[in-house]
Amino acid sequence: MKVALVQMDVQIGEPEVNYRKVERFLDEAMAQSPDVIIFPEMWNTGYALEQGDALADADGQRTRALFSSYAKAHNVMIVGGSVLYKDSGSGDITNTMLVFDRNGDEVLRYDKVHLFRLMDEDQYLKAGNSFGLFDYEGTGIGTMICYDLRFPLLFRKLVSLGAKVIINTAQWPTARVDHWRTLVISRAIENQSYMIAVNRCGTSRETAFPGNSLVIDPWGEVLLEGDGTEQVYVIDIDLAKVDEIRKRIPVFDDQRFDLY
Ligand SMILES: NC(=O)CCC(=O)C(=O)O
Repeated sequence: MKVALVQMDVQIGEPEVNYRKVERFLDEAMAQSPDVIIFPEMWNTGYALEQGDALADADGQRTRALFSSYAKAHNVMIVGGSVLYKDSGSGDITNTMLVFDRNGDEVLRYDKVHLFRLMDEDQYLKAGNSFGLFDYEGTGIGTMICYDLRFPLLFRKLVSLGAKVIINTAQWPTARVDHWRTLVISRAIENQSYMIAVNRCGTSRETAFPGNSLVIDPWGEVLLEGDGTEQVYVIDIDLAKVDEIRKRIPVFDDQRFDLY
């Protein structure tokens, strides 16, 4: 599976700028013929949560139109990072990931389930109540958004439902980049799964973001580590490696569900 990670800066409160940039990055990624293109968290507005009512994508229409038509026209899967999304019926605002298959069909909507208080998500957003999991040509791919990384039971659940690759899309600040790196690598090892973690770079309202996107194999090897600049990283991953590692050390068979 050839994956393109779009590590981009985000202009806070400027959806026009960000949608134009994402269109450019789709073409830049597509030039390397990936199977899947992945974006970071909340790329349409950044953390302009207090302007969510005005700026959030109403019913995801703009994001859906862009990604669905691009996926179909270019025969590529798109994991749309996440966008600030407004349900115009209820007025609820969510941090929402939309995933499209090669036909342009939407195969997943995932609303971030753990809201991050340090960035005021709990004050403005409604948490989701379901898992992020979709199928890529017979392989389960689990998805999550940024802070979800700190919840190991969510990973276990996704793996128990068939995930062999887990994608995390993020706006994880530089201040805690050591946690980011350590947790992404640990989650790959403990869940014997590929971890593909796409973080934004740049600075918004004095918060710096390191980029430092990562691809880790199910043995914990760092296959790709981004720098702090805007880049499209493309990498081919061997999905068969997951079964090999799970056979070598069968932690899921050895787990004592009777005890804990
Ligand atoms: N956008 C987020 O969820 C940030 C999570 C984060 O920074 C953390 O330390 O956790």
